[in-house]
Amino acid sequence: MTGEAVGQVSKKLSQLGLRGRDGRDPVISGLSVDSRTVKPGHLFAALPGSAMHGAEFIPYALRMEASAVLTDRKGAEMAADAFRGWDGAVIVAEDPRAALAGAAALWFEAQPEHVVAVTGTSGKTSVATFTRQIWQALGHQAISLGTMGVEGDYHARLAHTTPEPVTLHRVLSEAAHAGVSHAAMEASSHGLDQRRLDGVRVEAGAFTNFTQDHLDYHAGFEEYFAAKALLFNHLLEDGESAVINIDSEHGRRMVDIARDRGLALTTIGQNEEALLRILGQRYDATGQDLRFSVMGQAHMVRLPLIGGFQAENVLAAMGLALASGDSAEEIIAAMPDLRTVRGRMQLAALRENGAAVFVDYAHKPGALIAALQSLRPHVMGRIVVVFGAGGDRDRGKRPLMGEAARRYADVVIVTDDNPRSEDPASIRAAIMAAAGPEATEVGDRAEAILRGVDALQPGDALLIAGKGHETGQIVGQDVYPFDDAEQASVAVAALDGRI
Ligand SMILES: CC(=O)N[C@H]1[C@@H](OP(=O)(O)OP(=O)(O)OC[C@H]2O[C@@H](n3ccc(=O)[nH]c3=O)[C@H](O)[C@@H]2O)O[C@H](CO)[C@@H](O)[C@@H]1O[C@H](C)C(=O)N[C@@H](C)C(=O)N[C@H](CCC(=O)O)C(=O)O
Ligand SMILES: Nc1ncnc2c1ncn2[C@@H]1O[C@H](COP(=O)(O)OP(=O)(O)OP(=O)(O)O)[C@@H](O)[C@H]1O
Ligand SMILES: N[C@H](CCC[C@H](N)C(=O)O)C(=O)O
Repeated sequence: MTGEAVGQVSKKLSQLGLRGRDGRDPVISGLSVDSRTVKPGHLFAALPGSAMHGAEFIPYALRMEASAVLTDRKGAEMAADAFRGWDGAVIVAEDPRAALAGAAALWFEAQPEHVVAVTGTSGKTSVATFTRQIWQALGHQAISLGTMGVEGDYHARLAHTTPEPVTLHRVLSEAAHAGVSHAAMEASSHGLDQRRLDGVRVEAGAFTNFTQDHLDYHAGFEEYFAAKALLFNHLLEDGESAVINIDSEHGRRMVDIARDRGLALTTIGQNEEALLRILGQRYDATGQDLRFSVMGQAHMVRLPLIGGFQAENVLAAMGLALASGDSAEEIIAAMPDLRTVRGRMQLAALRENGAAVFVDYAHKPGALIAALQSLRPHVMGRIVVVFGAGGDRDRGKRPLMGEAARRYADVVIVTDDNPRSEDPASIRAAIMAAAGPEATEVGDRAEAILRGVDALQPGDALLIAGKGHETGQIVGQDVYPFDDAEQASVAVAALDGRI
């Protein structure tokens, strides 16, 4: 960090009304949102959290020689004793999360020239990845950023779908310095609610759909929706672009929000008013043919993707690529080369009798319904499903997922999916209560997969849902190596006599 840049950060913080409360300008050597990462000269953001207030760690941050602390009024009061006699700067902000994001944007400065963001309950990773694949096919240096980490022309691991602002702005800046011009990122509801994306210069936002998830975090459906709406009414500025799936009532509500905000709208979906409109889909064992229209003009493409909803994701990606300045013709030419995200309706194994095994990341009711319903037209026989529900997560999802499996699959096997600190048997019981009398409970996930594969007759398909790309099973504090796709291959090989 140069002296000039330090000055800029200090100046901007003071412009935001964030001057040290005793008039001192903070001179900063880095930013930390966690006391454990504070180094001499850092600004430590002591944020109010769900479990505790970060201000509890201010004394530790001062011992680590932080030169400034950004917090709220309560945090400043909590740390009053620690600040006495300390010669650093205390910055008190009404919304310290937003202030931290603004500071991180200034600190790291560089961002790819084109940044777009996707929100919605399901489809964020797929849309961000398809957008990045389209850009790369068109010759741009591009990344996608979210649950899978940073992928494309720059790679990094991420702990969150939408990282906290210090990590996010660092990664965007590193990617820009590495020559990346285009970035498609996921905007999770937690990320939007906690202002993690503030300061990112987003030129277009997409909304996919809205079903139940994260009600352990958001107070209710309205609050969850309001968090997603922040992409359109808070992050995007006048005249920028919104790409919205209008097949649901929530999508149409989002259109009103985007209109009020003065955004340029691209609507997508089956709805006849959609600018990018799905006209028809024909499915087979390896993918689908999609007929769609772009502002009234019809096109046909072959998509090597399983699942009807993938067409919505592809059109959302198209809307974002259009908003970033690419031509419809070139985008359409790139579509047949799109590849599914790992663990999203991924063909993991084939039995000798032709039955297919798919691995999918549906870990919430809406996604499970979409995955099962959309698999149906690709499958001539029965659909077998193996799934569970995560521990320490929204408990309301469990019976809904059981009900979804009962309604949309032919054979249901309930198993474990990251029980974390909870009793796995009680999670399974909550699902089983709604999964119907025919459902089978098999706690051990490898055995459940083996049983699912064993049940497959010619023309059947197995959907292993919930873990997608994950490579571990979290039980208590331990993470055991576990990969659904790998287990599927092992089970097929064992049952077909290849091992
Ligand atoms: C519920 C939630 O989102 N929590 C996030 C939030 O933590 P919090 O404020 O509630 O944390 P807290 O534990 O109460 O601690 C308060 C503060 O003290 C600080 N602290 C804490 C301990 C310490 O020793 N020193 C210290 O400074 C923490 O950094 C925090 O700022 O702010 C922290 C810092 O920005 C995040 O790391 C943390 O993410 C936690 C780990 C998390 O798991 N979040 C998940 C649920 C999440 O964000 N998921 C979304 C969505 C995924 C999806 O769509 O499925 C995502 O974008 O990944
Ligand atoms: N457009 C869609 N409509 C409904 N369900 C979808 C859609 N796209 C994906 N899904 C389902 O959701 C799962 C997760 O997809 P994806 O990772 O793209 O979404 P996400 O929003 O990033 O999810 P998460 O928040 O869980 O990371 C898929 O495996 C599939 O089951
Ligand atoms: N980002 C999501 C992923 C859930 C995946 C599922 N396998 C589970 O553990 O519930 C979460 O942490 O809630």
